[in-house]
Amino acid sequence: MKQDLTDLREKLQALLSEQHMQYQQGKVADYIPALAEVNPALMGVAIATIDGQIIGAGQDKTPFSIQSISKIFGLVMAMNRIGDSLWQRINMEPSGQPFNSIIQLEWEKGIPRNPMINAGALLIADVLASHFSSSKLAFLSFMRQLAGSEAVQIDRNVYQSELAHGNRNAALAYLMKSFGNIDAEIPSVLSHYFTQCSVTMSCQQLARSLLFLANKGKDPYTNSNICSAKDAHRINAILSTSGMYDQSGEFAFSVGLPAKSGVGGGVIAVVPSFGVICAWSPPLNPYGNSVVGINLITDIAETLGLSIYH
Ligand SMILES: NC(=O)CC[C@H](N)C(=O)O
Repeated sequence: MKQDLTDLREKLQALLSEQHMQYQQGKVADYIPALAEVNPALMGVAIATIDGQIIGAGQDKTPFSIQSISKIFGLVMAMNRIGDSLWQRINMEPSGQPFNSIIQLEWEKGIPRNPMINAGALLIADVLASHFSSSKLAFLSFMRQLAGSEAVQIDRNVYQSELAHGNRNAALAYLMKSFGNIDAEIPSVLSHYFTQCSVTMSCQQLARSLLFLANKGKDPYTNSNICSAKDAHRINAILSTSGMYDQSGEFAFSVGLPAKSGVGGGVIAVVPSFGVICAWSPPLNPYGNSVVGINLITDIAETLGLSIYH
């Protein structure tokens, strides 16, 4: 699907204006205190297409904390590194629980339901910390490669804040270790996880960096294979069923795109064979998903008829 996106820029601007006051319906995450310092009224949106176009509106070039959107990139690195053996340690089922829930993890003997909840992302962080000599540097350079920019940074303030308020994530990691499903020492697992959550990127950078998921695993800018076509399919499937946590069913029902949110207020949605949408607005709904981010992606998907279930 090749189309001229010039008209779309105005449409994005109009959709953003409609959302102008809607951020007040949500609440900025404050369980990580550094995230509460962000201006709640900021918002941006960008669409990157696999034919190399990027358009955006609002604060689409302002970096924000990618938080759980980083779980996608960690998963790609782990799949590439250890292959299908990964799926003996982690499942691919929706959890139906909040993103940081611990209750299911004990029933299910330390095997996380999927890589998009915190337990799953900590398991992935263990794989990376155990298989890379410096997993944090490897993660950052992967992000820079995908974004096509050395400007991608880690926000030290957010990192320290997560570390200082990371008791629940520590509990998840220790519980998995008690079941023998974590190899590395817990502090290095947490340090990797908080580092990847603390990466800051803009809507434009995030949309571009995920194009490989819309393009059968291949980065259209460099033509390099970021993952296999089979793994791109699998990741899109996991995003469809688990990317929006316990709102994933509703999101599939109303929007119909593989998607992922983060508590920094970012939401990305993959449109296979077309491109990637990224919307950002910090205030969250009770599921931990950006209120305006979801509204914008819903409107764009409807306007352009992008659902994968058509
Ligand atoms: N949903 C999220 O974005 C959660 C990520 C956050 N760093 C946490 O561990 O709680």
